Amino acid sequence: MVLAAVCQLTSSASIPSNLSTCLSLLKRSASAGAKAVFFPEASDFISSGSGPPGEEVARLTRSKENEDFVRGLREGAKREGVWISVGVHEDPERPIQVAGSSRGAASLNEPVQDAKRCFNSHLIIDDRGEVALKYRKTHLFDVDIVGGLRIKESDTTIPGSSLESPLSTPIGKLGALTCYDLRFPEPSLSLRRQGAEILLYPSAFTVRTGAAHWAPLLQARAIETQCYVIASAQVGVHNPKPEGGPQGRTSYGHAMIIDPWGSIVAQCGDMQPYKPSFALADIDLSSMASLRQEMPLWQQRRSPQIYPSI
Ligand SMILES: O=C(O)CNC(=O)[C@H](CS)NC(=O)CCC(=O)C(=O)O
Repeated sequence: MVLAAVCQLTSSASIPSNLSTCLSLLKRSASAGAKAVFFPEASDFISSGSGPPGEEVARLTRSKENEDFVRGLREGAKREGVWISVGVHEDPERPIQVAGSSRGAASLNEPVQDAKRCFNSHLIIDDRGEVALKYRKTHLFDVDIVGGLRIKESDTTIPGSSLESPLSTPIGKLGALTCYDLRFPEPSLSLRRQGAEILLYPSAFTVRTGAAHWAPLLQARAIETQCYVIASAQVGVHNPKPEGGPQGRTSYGHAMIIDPWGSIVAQCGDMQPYKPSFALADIDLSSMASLRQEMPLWQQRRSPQIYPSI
């Protein structure tokens, strides 16, 4: 059994302050015994929405502070001797370098010409501080709900074009996805078929969709893949506006770890005012192996005879 820590925090447009929040959570969760620590999507920053659309995201993505953010977490992983998963904005023209030549790293390390947009990237950093995996979010959050939510992530973000095969770590084989990917069962089934034991969904869910869909979707992914699911989350108001001004962007929180039976085995709190927090759970791969034997979903699939295999 190995302990994992799932984190919940409120990133703002200040990258240095987000880094110090993450490093403090890292230190506290490592002293509590965590061997791997999971930070949410866009831990580096959530833009304030000021200025011309997209300009702030483009600028912060390419800033020196943003390079320092990844470097700071790499140093932290090494110092504490733990693995880290974290979501960041990646500059396509100066891609974050993945160590090692296997795992399709060569093409992910090549620059892509685009002076405006970013990749929404999920990094897994090993306990020596190397970037061992980089997954670029493939499903972008483009929605226009009548009378409510209107977000077009693809205005600022280039979609990734591949899944990364699961990565062996001391807590298990990690399958990397991000946030809105949760709504699509196909990538989780594909990663499970490739050997994943733990699916990761670093997220920044909206409050309305989170209240209705977050926990049921995470539990469904855990139950149908018979994997652990670790879902770190942004929470609360990201860049509070002065009294009376328009409300800034807000996230749902409820960071959690779900076991392969679908039980929520750790969850960050929902008490306000929100403070950065983490919750711990044991990852028990031997019980997971028994469950997979007792209920052998992967031998019982009727693909490709009556539906396509994934
Ligand atoms: O770009 C950033 O700064 C951080 N990225 C996000 O917050 C992304 C894209 S806007 N959020 C989601 O995918 C929410 C999905 C969601 O809420 C749902 O599926 O219901």
